[in-house]
Amino acid sequence: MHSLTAQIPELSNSYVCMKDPQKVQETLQAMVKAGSNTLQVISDFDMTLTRFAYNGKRCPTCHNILENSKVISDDCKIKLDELLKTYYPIEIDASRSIEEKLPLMVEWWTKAHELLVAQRIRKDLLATAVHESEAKLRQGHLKLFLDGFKLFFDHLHKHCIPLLIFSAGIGDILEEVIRQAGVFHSNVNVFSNYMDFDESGMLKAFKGELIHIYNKREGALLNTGHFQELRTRPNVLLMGDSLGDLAMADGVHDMENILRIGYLNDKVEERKQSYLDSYDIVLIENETLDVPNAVVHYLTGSK
Ligand SMILES: Nc1ccn([C@@H]2O[C@H](COP(=O)(O)O)[C@@H](O)[C@H]2O)c(=O)n1
Repeated sequence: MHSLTAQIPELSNSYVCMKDPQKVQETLQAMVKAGSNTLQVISDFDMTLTRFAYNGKRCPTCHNILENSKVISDDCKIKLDELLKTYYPIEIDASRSIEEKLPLMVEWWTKAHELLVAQRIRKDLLATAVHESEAKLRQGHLKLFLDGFKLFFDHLHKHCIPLLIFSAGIGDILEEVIRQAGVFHSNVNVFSNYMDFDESGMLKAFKGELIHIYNKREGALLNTGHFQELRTRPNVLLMGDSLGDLAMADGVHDMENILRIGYLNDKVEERKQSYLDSYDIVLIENETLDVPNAVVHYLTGSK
């Protein structure tokens, strides 16, 4: 443990928990030895790259950004909020199994997307909806511009490390958030739920297979081309906030090492043990990207 925190001091922060620090150290050493040209990063978006809360108030997910915006009628907002109040407690309920939650999550996403489609949302209004929203990418503890998300995205770009953002949110909104933040670099790919617009620019459906939090394995296996292109990068840094995010790397070819960093944002006591059993590093109620940034810097041999 001592030499691990000497190498990455951020891992000694009180919000960092590891079930097996020795394994974390061995994995990191193997990944450094293999070199950053064998590394790929796979990250969830909502509540992983974005903040969970700010000044005591929940931050919006991709869905919430749209739902809270002017493009949605008041009546529809009430219905979407009722869905959130019904299904989010199920999403984070530690007493239910994933098998039990899965059909209910499909129900949530399906009902919400049907309501959104009925709003006939205009594509050209999405940028304003994001601009006027309270979306917040995670910063560092110093809250400097070159801290947190900017450092994370820019550093991966500078070192030509592919970043796959794998989200059960809404791809069009997610892309707009990172574009407006100036970090939608050429090394970033996104798997998500994308909106389908008609020729007049009105939302008519969602494209392809639905991605919800518990079917990311299927989503990964549908995108074999992406992982085939990255077959020379068998070392993975995975970042998520739900147990469903662990499946995001299931499409990686001949994986050699994986380091999983998990944000535990809500229902901490009930879920802590299952996160410790599944993620190598668990960050408890922490809103920064300090640990992922420190790990990425360590893996790229940067100070
Ligand atoms: N109608 C909905 C459906 C889902 N959510 C939240 O979005 C999150 C999924 O996105 P990831 O980037 O984390 O994969 C999920 O945690 C749901 O809570 C929502 O807000 N509204």
